[in-house]
Amino acid sequence: MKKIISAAQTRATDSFTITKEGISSIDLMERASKRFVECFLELYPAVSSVCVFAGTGNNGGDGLAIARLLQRNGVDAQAYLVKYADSLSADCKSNFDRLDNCVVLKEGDHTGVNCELIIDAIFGSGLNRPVEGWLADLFDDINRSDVPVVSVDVPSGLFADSSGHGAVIRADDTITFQRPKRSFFVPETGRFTGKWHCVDIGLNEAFIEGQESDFYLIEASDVGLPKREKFSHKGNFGKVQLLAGSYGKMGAAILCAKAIMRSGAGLLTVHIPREGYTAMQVSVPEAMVTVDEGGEFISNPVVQSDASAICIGPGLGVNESTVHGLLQFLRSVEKPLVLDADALNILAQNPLLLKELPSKTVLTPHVGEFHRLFGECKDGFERLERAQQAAKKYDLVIVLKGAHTAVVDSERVVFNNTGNAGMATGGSGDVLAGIITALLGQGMAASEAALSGVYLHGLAGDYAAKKVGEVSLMASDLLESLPYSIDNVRKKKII
Ligand SMILES: NC(=O)C1=CN([C@@H]2O[C@H](COP(=O)(O)OP(=O)(O)OC[C@H]3O[C@@H](n4cnc5c(N)ncnc54)[C@H](O)[C@@H]3O)[C@@H](O)[C@H]2O)[C@@H](O)CC1
Ligand SMILES: Nc1ncnc2c1ncn2[C@@H]1O[C@H](COP(=O)(O)OP(=O)(O)O)[C@@H](O)[C@H]1O
Ligand SMILES: [K+]
Repeated sequence: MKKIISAAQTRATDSFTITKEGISSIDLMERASKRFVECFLELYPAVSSVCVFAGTGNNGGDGLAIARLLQRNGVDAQAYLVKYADSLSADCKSNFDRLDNCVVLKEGDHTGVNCELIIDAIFGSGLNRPVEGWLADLFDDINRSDVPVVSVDVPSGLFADSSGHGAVIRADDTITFQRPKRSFFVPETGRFTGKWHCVDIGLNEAFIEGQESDFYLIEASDVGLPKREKFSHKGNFGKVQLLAGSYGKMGAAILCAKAIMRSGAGLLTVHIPREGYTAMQVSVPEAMVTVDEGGEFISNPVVQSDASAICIGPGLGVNESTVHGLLQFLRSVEKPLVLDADALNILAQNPLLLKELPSKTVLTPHVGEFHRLFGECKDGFERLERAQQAAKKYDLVIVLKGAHTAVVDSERVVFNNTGNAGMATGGSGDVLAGIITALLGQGMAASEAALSGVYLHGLAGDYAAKKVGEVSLMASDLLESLPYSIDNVRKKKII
């Protein structure tokens, strides 16, 4: 797990590395620029001409060094110094002096972009006010050019730690140094980075990990999976209960049930409305079924006394009898629990129940469900703050779903970086709820099950997207890729 630090902490890390490791800041800049170029040439191996827009700070210094290094690699790299300040930072000046033919752009100057790709090194993590005026016009020109834009460290104009911004470069790729920045994980700001890639520039890792921060990034090595011993039997892998489905939404229950079985659960019993019986038995013969007295909706959910984990919610509906039954159920349950979809909507209508939930209950809301539960938030940063408060107050694990799902518990916020936009499709969330419940049922702690589940689910999505593409990806494809995702993580073979 890697700590995500603020811009100020990054500056402190730069200074610490410079002092502790006896490397000069200009050499550190050169190293960062080299790492950028290596990553860049892997992404765009065939590129022959680029325009580099460099500012007058250290981000600009990187840009000018990058232009020089690309020229050495045979790329026709034309640098433009965007002179928003009269003087250049010392390291920017050194790199300016080392470069021939750098065009200086000032207010009022125009440039027609005539290259295959733009590198944006105008502002980095030193941005201290929103970008406006002639710089905003320049950003607009860059954003409207029809060539790819690759940003250095941060898309220019984007703050590393907060959401208010002026003009911002809209990058196709961002090659960022040492750690992704906090704003990359939040929808309002993360949309500017395109795909981000993090390169190691050799900043002092121990210093970074020693900084105060609640934010982390999950890595493959953090994913825990229960061991399958040679003489193990199904009783060793948990008894999971799933309460799900209603007329017209049995698919959610089936997807979730399949995900539970695919994630290693020993035994699964699903509790569903009577009319879903045949569909469930035919689709998931591995699962045992108990039928509710309600034909189209669950009205009498009963806790399975020997269950090791329970999931309730996928496709449940919000019929009055279901609401009544669920409230009774939640008041009596004392098991490791995952609440998803309509269970969250019902909970939102009855918020007093939040403090009666078993400790470490896992809630898996998407943004809409989160707002219903805990109130509207002005942006993703406020949402994370609210999630942290709720996780602490009610002792919950909140899986706030999105492009970078955040697993929030009373101690930290852990972001996920697997998955893709192909997963924005009905049923993906049901699969996630199933994976987390299966891991919980096999004895994993709630936060660990949530983290591992989110990572494996996203990785399954990435494998599925390679096979069928993001557009065609359906939730069933996640179920087909899940075995490879689990197996590769187990064998430490992430591809
Ligand atoms: N040793 C280091 O410090 C390293 C820094 N690196 C690079 O340095 C960058 C940070 O450099 P800096 O701290 O110089 O910051 P920037 O290069 O982002 O520039 C900040 C400068 O822009 C001005 N400014 C900020 N917002 C403005 C606005 N809206 N309009 C006009 N002017 C504005 C500031 O007053 C300051 O002079 C990182 O993003 C990274 O690219 C890398 O070279 C790695 C090593
Ligand atoms: N743009 C995206 N990038 C990565 N993952 C995504 C994206 N959009 C959605 N997902 C993932 O897909 C799942 C969608 O869940 P949810 O909205 O509950 O869907 P449903 O209710 O249809 O099952 C979540 O795990 C979410 O993180
Ligand atoms: K930049």
